[in-house]
Amino acid sequence: MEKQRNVLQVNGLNVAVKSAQGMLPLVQNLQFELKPGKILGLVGESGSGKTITSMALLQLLNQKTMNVEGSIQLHGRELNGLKEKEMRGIRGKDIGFIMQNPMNAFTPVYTIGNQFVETIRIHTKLSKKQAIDLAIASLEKMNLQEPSKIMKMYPFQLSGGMLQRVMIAISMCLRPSVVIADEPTTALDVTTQLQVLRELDRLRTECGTAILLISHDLGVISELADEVAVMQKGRIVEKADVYRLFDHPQHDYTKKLLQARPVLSVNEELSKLVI
Ligand SMILES: Nc1ncnc2c1ncn2[C@@H]1O[C@H](COP(=O)(O)OP(=O)(O)OP(=O)(O)O)[C@@H](O)[C@H]1O
Repeated sequence: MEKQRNVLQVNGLNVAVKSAQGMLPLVQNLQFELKPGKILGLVGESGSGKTITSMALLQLLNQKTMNVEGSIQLHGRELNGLKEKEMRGIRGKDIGFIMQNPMNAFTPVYTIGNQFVETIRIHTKLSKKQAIDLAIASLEKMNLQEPSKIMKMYPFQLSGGMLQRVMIAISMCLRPSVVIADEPTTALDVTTQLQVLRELDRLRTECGTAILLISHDLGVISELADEVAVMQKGRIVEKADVYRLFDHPQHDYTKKLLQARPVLSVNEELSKLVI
């Protein structure tokens, strides 16, 4: 019963990379699920396997050098082993993703409008005019002023924060059932961070999107996540409801992570300023 309600169900996920010493495990035996309208926070120190996990879910790892085993079910449909052509239909439409560095997500030689409209039209039967209208409406929802002007601009003409919001607008406009957000605020200045996080929160509430939020900022995780999974050396060592995890961490590694965090995170400080 509970399983049916999960948007994404991951079981026994293993990722290994080819090396001179043979296959080297990067991620081992992961099991987690994403529920509609809920945020699962994925935390862990640098190199613990968070990005590899998100890339494995999106089937974006290089198949020649990496081996992905296990089950990744989206609404009960197995993604692991799907052909690239089928995955292309799923990425962006059913699973949106927001990457660490927004500049890398755009092609420098095309305008924002071009890239936005093309993404919409690849996945829908909308006319060009309808796609432009949808793109503009989505940019407006991200609190971006003068969206028609932004559509005509090139990526380098926008600040990192604006580009990040454009990327979120693109990833959310087709109302995907899952969004994978890998350090969505890392590249942003403090003022834009909270705005972007609020938008993510608003959109999951409005669209019922299930979100995997990867962040090293425990302040961000404590504010947004419903559940938290802690990764260490490629394994999930603890997974719990956000309150339980922060108040009663069980695993020594989780305790260390919590002890190492600054007393006030950037976002908590910012919340105070905003109030
Ligand atoms: N293409 C690759 N080939 C070989 N090893 C890789 C590759 N990409 C990542 N790794 C290794 O996999 C491990 C997990 O990396 P990953 O990027 O997932 O960590 P992370 O938790 O996302 O770290 P960060 O918080 O710094 O982004 C690391 O040991 C990393 O060196």
